[in-house]
Amino acid sequence: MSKEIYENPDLKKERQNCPFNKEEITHLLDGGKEKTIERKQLENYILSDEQLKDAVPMEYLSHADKYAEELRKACLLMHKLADSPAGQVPTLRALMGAGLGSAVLKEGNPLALHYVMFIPALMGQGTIDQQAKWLEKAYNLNMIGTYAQTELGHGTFLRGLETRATYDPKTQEFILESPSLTAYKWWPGSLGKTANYAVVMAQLYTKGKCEGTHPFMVQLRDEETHEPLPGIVNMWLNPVCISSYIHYGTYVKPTNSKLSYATMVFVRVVVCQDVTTNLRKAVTIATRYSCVRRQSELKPGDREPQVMDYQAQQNKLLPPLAATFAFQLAADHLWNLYHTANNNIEQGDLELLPDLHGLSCALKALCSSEAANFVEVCRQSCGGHGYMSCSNFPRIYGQVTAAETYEGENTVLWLQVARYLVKTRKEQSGGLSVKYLIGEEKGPKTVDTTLEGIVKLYRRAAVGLVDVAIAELDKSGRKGEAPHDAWNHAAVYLIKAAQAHARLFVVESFVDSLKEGKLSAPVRTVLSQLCELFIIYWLLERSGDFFLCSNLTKQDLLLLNSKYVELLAAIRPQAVNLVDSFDLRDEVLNSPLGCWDGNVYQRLFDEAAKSPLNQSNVHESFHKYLKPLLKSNL
Ligand SMILES: CCCCC/C=C\C/C=C\C/C=C\C/C=C\C/C=C\CC/C=C/C(=O)SCCNC(=O)CCNC(=O)[C@H](O)C(C)(C)COP(=O)(O)OP(=O)(O)OC[C@H]1O[C@@H](n2cnc3c(N)ncnc32)[C@H](O)[C@@H]1OP(=O)(O)O
Ligand SMILES: Cc1cc2nc3c(=O)[nH]c(=O)nc-3n(C[C@H](O)[C@H](O)[C@H](O)COP(=O)(O)OP(=O)(O)OC[C@H]3O[C@@H](n4cnc5c(N)ncnc54)[C@H](O)[C@@H]3O)c2cc1C
Repeated sequence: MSKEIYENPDLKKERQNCPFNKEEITHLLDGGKEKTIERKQLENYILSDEQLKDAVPMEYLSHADKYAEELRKACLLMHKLADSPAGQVPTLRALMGAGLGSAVLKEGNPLALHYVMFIPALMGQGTIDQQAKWLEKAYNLNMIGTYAQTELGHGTFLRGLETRATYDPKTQEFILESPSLTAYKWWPGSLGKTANYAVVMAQLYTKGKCEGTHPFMVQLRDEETHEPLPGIVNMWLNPVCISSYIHYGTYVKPTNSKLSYATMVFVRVVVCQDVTTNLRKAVTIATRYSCVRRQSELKPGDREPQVMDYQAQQNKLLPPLAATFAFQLAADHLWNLYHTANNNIEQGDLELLPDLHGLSCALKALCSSEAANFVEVCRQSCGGHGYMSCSNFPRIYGQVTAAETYEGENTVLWLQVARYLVKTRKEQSGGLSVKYLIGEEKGPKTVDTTLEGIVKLYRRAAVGLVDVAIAELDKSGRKGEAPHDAWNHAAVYLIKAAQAHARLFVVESFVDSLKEGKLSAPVRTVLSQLCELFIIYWLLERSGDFFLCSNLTKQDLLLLNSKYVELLAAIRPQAVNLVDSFDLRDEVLNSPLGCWDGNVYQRLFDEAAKSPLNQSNVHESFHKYLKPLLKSNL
């Protein structure tokens, strides 16, 4: 007899009479029906493999055992890659990120850097000959690489990196050395125990002159024994300069000194998608749990309500729910820009590189910081159970907050965006973003609180805050301050301008996607409600920016507040159906709070029972420590 599938009655009720086709949203997020089919096939292919399941929860293993277990599974995944139903690159993309990858490798993928940075560095910066030599070896996993740029003393300031690569024209070799403790490469993933090669960023010295940071291929470990090569600490290795700037002993300047930064742009672009996947997981867990959890008393004498029925809970969870769509659509736009710019760069056309740099910094900083804040709100919305390790919130939060630092610490990236905006605004030149800066809203600054009217407010804030920052820079300049001091003294304004520009890009992406998208009426309705909720939410959160740059009044704000709470109530009935549309399997959510069937309490209990401490009534430490204390009559 088929086993009755349990479904929490509250969740079951939430799912009744869904007014839109959930699969239509699933296909939208996957990039089409075929992509959804491919993703589900790949998930079944990977998640059905018993060898990829954890015998015990990872949190109960030692550090070394965690590493060994993750490496075992990562290597098994690579063996499965060849037979993957989705093909190599889509499978790798799925296995390297926060979705399917983290369902199997919960503590991290020891091979991630090989695919996320090492191979992209070879593809983006190696010469044809170098690619012929290294790419096949890397693709065939006959070598494991990482990307070693950050040092103990420097991560942000690349011009301050201390690792030196000195070219010896006699031997036609590069001598790599770490001249000081602070020059030690620190942080590169896989560098400690896994990688046997690395792309090492070092200051190139030739004929006594420093030519700045360049990438070098360096072998770290013996390919047979995996022992570090001799002198690995004070590297005197046989590195190869990736990219051909030394021709017959003479340094040839690259067409563009910024190309060596290209790898970082790629990762910043994919990070936007990755933090959005993590945010989708957190929102799904918190939303389902908030419809299962009943607590307190809303109406005197009534049954305890679902906590999702508190407006305060809706205010916590519906903006992040809306953000998952906003960030996904913006990340899709950025991904398309990346491909266009990259194809142009391969033809020698670098015109879009500043736009790509500006927007990738903006979106990476915005999505990672907003996702980190929203994930913490989701965690808090689940009360005590949200604090448990098994809720998966601690791991998700650790992953999204890491993204605020790696691939460019967010503040540094905001200032890069500001540098790009100030330059673009002053020169009235540049590409993509210029439409925001030049196409500024003309005419009276009266406010209308329609969707179009609100988008115009975002444009006014984006342009207006750049102008405020420029005015600050000019004021400092008139006082005789040097440009670098003026820049530092305007940092607060510059960062606000950068953030307003990033928000405008996300808002425009969301609105434009709804205009362009071929959506059914019910899906368009619910996504439009989410879009309006989100852009009003951000406006209310940043109302100072809008007061500064438009004729927004207190009356307008009160009206927008009313609209906001109306939208909370309108979207609330569809919250579970919307997160169901993400189609995140329980194994990917990896949380008893967020499981599809809502059987939360039994799953929490089962998880707690897995703890080694719960394998006996009295732990041995009682006899060693507690009992003597109890007898000691202190
Ligand atoms: C092979 C198949 C692949 C399959 C799939 C693989 C992957 C994808 C799929 C899934 C992956 C999913 C998720 C990934 C998840 C996580 C990622 C994994 C691991 C993360 C590991 C982390 C790695 C790292 O952190 S690496 C180290 C990163 N470090 C940094 O980013 C340093 C940040 N600092 C800087 O960038 C510098 O401070 C600076 C910005 C360069 C400033 O330095 P400075 O010299 O002072 O420059 P400026 O004077 O300010 O500017 C000079 C000039 O240059 C321009 N510029 C600066 N940077 C760039 C750039 N990056 N691109 C272009 N142009 C740049 C700048 O605008 C200025 O120009 P101007 O003079 O014209 O104004
Ligand atoms: C999980 C993780 C994985 C990583 N993986 C890798 C890897 O695989 N390979 C690799 O090479 N690196 C890696 N990194 C290192 C990472 O790239 C650096 O930590 C990052 O670039 C920040 O640099 P930093 O640590 O020097 O911070 P710092 O720049 O020292 O930041 C400290 C403070 O100084 C501020 N600051 C610095 N410069 C400025 C400025 N110009 N203006 C204003 N404020 C400033 C920052 O905003 C910050 O508040 C990883 C880091 C993490 C957390």
